[in-house]
Amino acid sequence: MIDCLLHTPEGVRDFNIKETSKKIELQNRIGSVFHRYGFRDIQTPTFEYYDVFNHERGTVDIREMYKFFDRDGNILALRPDITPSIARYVSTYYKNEENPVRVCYVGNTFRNGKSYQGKLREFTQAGVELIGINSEDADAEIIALIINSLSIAGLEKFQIDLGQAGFFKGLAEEAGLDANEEEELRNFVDEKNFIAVEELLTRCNMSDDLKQVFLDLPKLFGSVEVIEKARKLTNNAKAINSLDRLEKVYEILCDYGVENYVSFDLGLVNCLNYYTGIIFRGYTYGTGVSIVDGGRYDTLLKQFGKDVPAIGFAIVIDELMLAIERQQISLPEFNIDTLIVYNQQTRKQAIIISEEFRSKGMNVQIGLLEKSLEDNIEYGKKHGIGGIMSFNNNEEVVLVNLQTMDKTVVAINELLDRGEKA
Ligand SMILES: N[C@@H](Cc1c[nH]c[nH+]1)C(=O)O
Repeated sequence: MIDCLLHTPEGVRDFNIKETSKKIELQNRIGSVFHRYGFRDIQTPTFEYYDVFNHERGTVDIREMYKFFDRDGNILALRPDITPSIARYVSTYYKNEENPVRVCYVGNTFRNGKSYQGKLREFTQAGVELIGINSEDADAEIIALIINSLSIAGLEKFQIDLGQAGFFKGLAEEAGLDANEEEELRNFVDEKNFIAVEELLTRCNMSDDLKQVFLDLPKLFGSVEVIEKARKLTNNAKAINSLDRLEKVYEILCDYGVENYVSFDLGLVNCLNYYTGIIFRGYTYGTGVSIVDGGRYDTLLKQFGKDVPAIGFAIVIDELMLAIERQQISLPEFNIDTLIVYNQQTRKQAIIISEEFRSKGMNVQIGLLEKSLEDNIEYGKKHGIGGIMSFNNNEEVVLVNLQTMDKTVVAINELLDRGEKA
């Protein structure tokens, strides 16, 4: 039997000191790029009224949400993604704002997925939302921001697939699919389950040509030429407009000089149903699932009372970390610079020195000298500490540099003068 006291439930995990330090480093780096593009941080609650995320909003399937009640019987949900919360926030606090709103965030999200072999059910997203503009320039800005964010994280090889929710929606409308059929089809296409797609299409009454376009969706991926290929398959106005838009966005991405990271996939759909225009998904080596998801959602905010277009994305930090580790990309870790040990007689000097070092920005651990110097060296090495300062008596300090293993003895007065690092 699983010992519930010592284990975490399936789908959630602890992050040890090393991992947490890397995770924070990644979040900070990515956050700094968000800031450089003019986005500002906000925080929304981890759980909200279930209505914020319910099916009408177009978020995940109800069964994937963790739901519970408050003491008044209201249904609450742990956020499965942060975009609806931002839509609620901006619609409330920027109701009459006419200028675009640029916000960014880092937070944990929760999805109770069905077959999540090894996939986390609590995962951290770092994302941005650009609210109030519907233009190809805004689309390209967001994609360029994704590429710069992944680059600053240390990734060199990654790819952003671009698709168009409008392309699929145009075809689905032409086929006369009702909302349920459209959703079913979108989920099958998303899962790349083309046997199920074929089976569903034979049930629906549509022209063979149109059926063929749906069946061809998985082949419509690759470089920019795919857009031309897709154009030849349909004359549906919505689908054609979507392709025109993709082409224009691509031109702007060339101005940013990031086109090499981009490819096209018209079979790209998303389990989230709020997307209305361009959608994107980022991949890299070392993880089978996407590290970035996002797209344009021009009708979501209207549901919260502010009828404005929007676009955004979220990087899944946990998947990015996995990829970075598997690609052996190094990230600096947070480390303790010095361990200061003292005895009853030398306590005061040791405290003065440690406070002085801390005021200079150094990370200092302090403790009573209870073990031998050798034991402290072993402890320091094990925990990546830079050096040891051992206050054995009132006159002298033993300094050990744990990188070089140089050992020196320095007079306390001299040390106070130098304020030096061990
Ligand atoms: N919230 C989306 C990503 C996104 C942010 N903005 C638009 N889309 C997700 O969880 O996949």
